This record gives sequence, structure tokens and C-alpha cells, in this order.
Amino acid sequence: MSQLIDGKAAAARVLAEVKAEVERLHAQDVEPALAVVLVGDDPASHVYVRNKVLRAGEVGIRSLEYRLPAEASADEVLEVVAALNADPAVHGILVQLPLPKHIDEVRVLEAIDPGKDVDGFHSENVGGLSQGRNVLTPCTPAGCMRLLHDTLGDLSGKHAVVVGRSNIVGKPMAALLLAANCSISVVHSRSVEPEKLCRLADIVIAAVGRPRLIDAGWIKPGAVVIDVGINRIEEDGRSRLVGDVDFAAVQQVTAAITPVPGGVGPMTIAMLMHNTVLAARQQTGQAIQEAR
Ligand SMILES: Nc1nc(=O)c2c([nH]1)NC[C@@H]1CN(c3ccc(C(=O)N[C@@H](CCC(=O)O)C(=O)O)cc3)C=[N+]21
Ligand SMILES: [Mg+2]
Repeated sequence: MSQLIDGKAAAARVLAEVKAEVERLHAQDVEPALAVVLVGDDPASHVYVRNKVLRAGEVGIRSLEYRLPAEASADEVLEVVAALNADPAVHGILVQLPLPKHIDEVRVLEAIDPGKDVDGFHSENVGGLSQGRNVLTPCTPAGCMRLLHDTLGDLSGKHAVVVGRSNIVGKPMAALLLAANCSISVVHSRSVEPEKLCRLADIVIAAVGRPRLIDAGWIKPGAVVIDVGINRIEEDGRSRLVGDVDFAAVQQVTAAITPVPGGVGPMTIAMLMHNTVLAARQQTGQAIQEAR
């Protein structure tokens, strides 16, 4: 029988570590603080931001929300970022994506102080990740790595296939798996027979945003599958969340698999809190005790 990887439970363990670390920082008169910038009125973004603010409160991280209207100019967003960069009481800055189409996302992300870039999206952190430097790492891939280490222990020598090549998941995921001594393949929309490549994998990371794209034919029996996809679909007359993996079919052949919801999603938020504490420690000269 396939093991169900419980992302909520794993996230609770990470959050407990983060909470203990926040208490140590409070005792040293450091109050870790996360600023979340939300532009426009995308309902999904509002839900995500609300969840981030709630989790922050639970672990004692102070959170600040900056809401700008959908018509805000790039310069207005950049002004908010500049003020947060300059504020020593703010340790982490997250600009919720996607931004309205008229705003250049890269320009905004590059304006964030790399030391406060708790998403790990600034080119300095992206470069540092590929060089194996100890930098702030994107939350979703970092959460996937935690789940993999919890499930498999050492990943050395495993063949990992990443399905999808986005800047926020696929590419940093491949870099982290390589750093953990995996052999990696990245499968994408131009891959020839992606299912055949995927079937070679000991570890599959699905991050394409296509509901139930990956069925049992893509999976080697005994593989571990991490499903990053969060797709809202209409089915049987109601709205539901499904991953990029056809869970019912694929769990018949896997050694372990994450559900959606309750898998990678909660880990993403937990790793955001983890990054905020790392950033606060770095900015206040507190030594880093564990780097994982
Ligand atoms: N700058 C930036 N950083 C992000 O990290 C970022 C972003 N922008 N934009 C949107 C995506 C999406 N994202 C999620 C985080 C948690 C869940 C999550 O907790 N999901 C739960 C519940 C999902 C639900 O019920 O809607 C679950 O999977 O169990 C989902 C999605 C972070 N993102
Ligand atoms: Mg999930």
C-alpha cells in the first residue's frame, strides 16, 4: 500500500521549530516581521495572503499587509518595496504573484533587498542557489525537499524527474535535487514522450498546472510522487481542487504520494515562515544554527 505523505503534519513540525526559534529571537529583542504586498483583487491571492498572515500569527511572526488597487502603477509598487527595504523592523518581503499584467514582475522582484527576499526569487538568490551558496530558497521547492527527506532520508543517486520548468517551482526544484546528489531530468511541453522519461524516475515532482496530467502510465512502480499542482476544476457540478497527478490511479503504484490539498501547499507556507526567521537572524547578526 502506498504511503500518504501528510503535508499538514510535516508543516506543523516545521512551524513548531519556527515558533521555538521566534521565541529565542524575542528573548534577544528581535521581533521577526514579514511584509506581504498584494496588488489587485484576485480572490485566490486574497485567500493565500490571509493564510500566510494567519500562520505568521500562530508562530509569533509579526505580519504587515500592504494592499494596492489593481490599477496601481509599477512605480507605486516599487515605492512600497523601497520603503520596506529601508525599514530595519521588516525582515521579510513577499510580493504576491501574479501581479496585474501592466506591471513587470521581474522589475519588482529585482527591487527587493535579496536579504529580505523570503520567496527566493531575486536573481542574486537564484544564482546563489545554483552555486550551492546558503541563500534564501523558494518556499515550494524547499517544502518538497523536506517532504522527500522525511520520506526517503538520503536522496543521493536517485533519479528525479521534475515535470514543469517554471522559475518559481521547476527550475529551483531541479537545483535543490541536484544539490542533494540526485540525477535530474526536467520534462516540459516540448519533451518527446514525456511519460517515458517520467517512468524512469525514482522521484517525480509534478509542477505543470495541468489537472491530472500524470496518470499511472507515467510512474515507475515504487516511485515517490510529490504533486505541486493546485488546480480548481468543476466536476460533478461542484468546484474542487485537484493536483497535476491523477491521484486515485497513481497511488496504486507509488511507494508514497502527496495529496492535494494537504500536501505541498501547507509546506509552502511553513517554509515561508522558516525563511522569515532565517532572514531576521541574518539581518540581526544572530548565528544560524541549522541550515536545512
Ligand atoms: N510571491 C508569491 N509567493 C508564493 O509562494 C505564492 C505566490 N506568490 N502566489 C501564489 C502561489 C500559490 N501559493 C500557495 C501557498 C499555499 C497553498 C496552500 O496552503 N494550499 C492548501 C489549501 C488550498 C486551498 O484550499 O485553497 C493545500 O494545498 O492544502 C496554496 C498555494 C503560494 N504562492
Ligand atoms: Mg497541497
